[in-house]
Amino acid sequence: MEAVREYWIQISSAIASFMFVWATLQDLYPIQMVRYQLERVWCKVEAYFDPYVHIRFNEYIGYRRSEAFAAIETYLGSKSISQAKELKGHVVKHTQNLVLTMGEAEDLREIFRGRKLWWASRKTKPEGQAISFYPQSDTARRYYKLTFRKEDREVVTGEYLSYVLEQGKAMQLRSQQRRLYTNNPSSQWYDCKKNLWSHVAFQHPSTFDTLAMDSAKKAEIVKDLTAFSEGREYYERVGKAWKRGYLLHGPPGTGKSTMIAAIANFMKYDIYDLELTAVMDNMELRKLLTETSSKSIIVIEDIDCSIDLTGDRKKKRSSSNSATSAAGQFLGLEKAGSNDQNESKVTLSGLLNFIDGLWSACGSERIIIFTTNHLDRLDPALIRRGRMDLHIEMSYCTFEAFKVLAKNYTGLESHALFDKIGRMLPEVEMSPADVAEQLMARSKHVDADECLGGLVRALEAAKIKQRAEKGKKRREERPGGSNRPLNRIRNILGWKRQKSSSENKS
Ligand SMILES: Nc1ncnc2c1ncn2[C@@H]1O[C@H](COP(=O)(O)OP(=O)(O)OP(=O)(O)O)[C@@H](O)[C@H]1O
Repeated sequence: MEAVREYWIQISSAIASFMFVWATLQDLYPIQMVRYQLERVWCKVEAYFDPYVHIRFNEYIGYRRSEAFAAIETYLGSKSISQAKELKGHVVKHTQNLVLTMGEAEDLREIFRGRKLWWASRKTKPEGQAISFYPQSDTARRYYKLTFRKEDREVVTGEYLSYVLEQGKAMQLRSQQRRLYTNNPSSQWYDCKKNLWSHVAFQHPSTFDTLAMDSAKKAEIVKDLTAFSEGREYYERVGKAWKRGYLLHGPPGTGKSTMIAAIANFMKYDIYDLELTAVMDNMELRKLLTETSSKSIIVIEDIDCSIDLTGDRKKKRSSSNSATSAAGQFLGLEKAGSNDQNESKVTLSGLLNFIDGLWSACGSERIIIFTTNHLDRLDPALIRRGRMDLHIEMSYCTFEAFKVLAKNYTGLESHALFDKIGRMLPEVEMSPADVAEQLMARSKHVDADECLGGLVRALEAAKIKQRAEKGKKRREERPGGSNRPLNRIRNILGWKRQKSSSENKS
């Protein structure tokens, strides 16, 4: 009996000592801490023996949806069509495109350059939520886990992941509604907490098929665009930033804006319509540039009206002796605000940096387009080949362009008046916009004869007007001009003589 009592006393004192040590340990090391340390050690041991590497891509970083996750989701969606048992589908806003993504407990195997990789789509359990039979709460976060062998680490992190992100983003662009951006005046960035760019959905029906211009020129542009979009390796090899510059020039209404829309639709790019007069200085221009996305077109319309090229040239000349300002110009560090005026101070050098300075290389696959109605007003430095790689002249309406417009607006591919129009067009400067205006009459239920007859009359009227204007200009350009009374009389007589002889001829 005594022995049993002794035994119980020993057990009780052992338990008491254990409880005391346990309580002291808990004070020093809370139980969560101990568990955490044990888990860390376990992870290290496991990682040491595990032949695989795992990379996890969470859906959210803080409260922001991760761009990488979205691109991977799109990429895996396209791959999982043939492998996954469960897929999720949704239709993209404003488009009829159906996008499929991988289900939430799916696995997918992929082979890249002979290496095996495994993707898993999973959801985390919401913190502190008990396991229940109810659908998971919205706080559960999705993630993708990529698993590969340790020896493939370099290929996967170096090549494979950038390939996946690039492919995913390209697929997103193809399925997404594209956007037309415009820059907000800088005063609004801070005052109204606005972004640098505002956007609307870009929906323009123009394509290269509906664009009225010489077919050889069109084919050349399409070829150039295709080579550009497939030129990633080429640009890497020659060490050039992956971008291209187009200069569209020609009289008003010849289709420069229409061409930009056709390019955007062909390439499936977003458009950034940059209003230079709303940009305060070169610094802001650079900020705007860095906020544009890849696979986009940056447009500056009427470039000759947007920047004071003459003032800039003067400024450049005065600062050309300073070594620091020259280096600053090259690096885009020149501070346009250094002169005393307060209006928009974007300078030619700022613009040149925008096109091909160091900052222009951030982001890739970008097309920069300038348009102008006055090619002769542009500084040669701005449009030299290499900066503006392709100069595209948009001309007055030719017969070939007319046939495209006739098909677009009237559905006609031939008509008795086509020959007459074909003979008249080379003699008259009429823009495709004016020709289109005449052909629009067809939409008002005017018949084809009347519609094309209207165009013929408009061409005749334009021919007479242009001839009169040319005659007037010629007279004004003669020595002495038309101001001196004798010259004026001579001009009138000369004109009458010309007129009567041309009438006799006709
Ligand atoms: N080459 C063309 N092909 C098809 N449509 C054209 C063409 N040129 C003009 N148009 C028609 O005329 C309208 C005006 O053309 P657009 O705005 O593209 O000309 P623009 O050269 O950009 O003019 P501006 O220099 O005045 O801005 C377009 O909406 C389009 O319908």
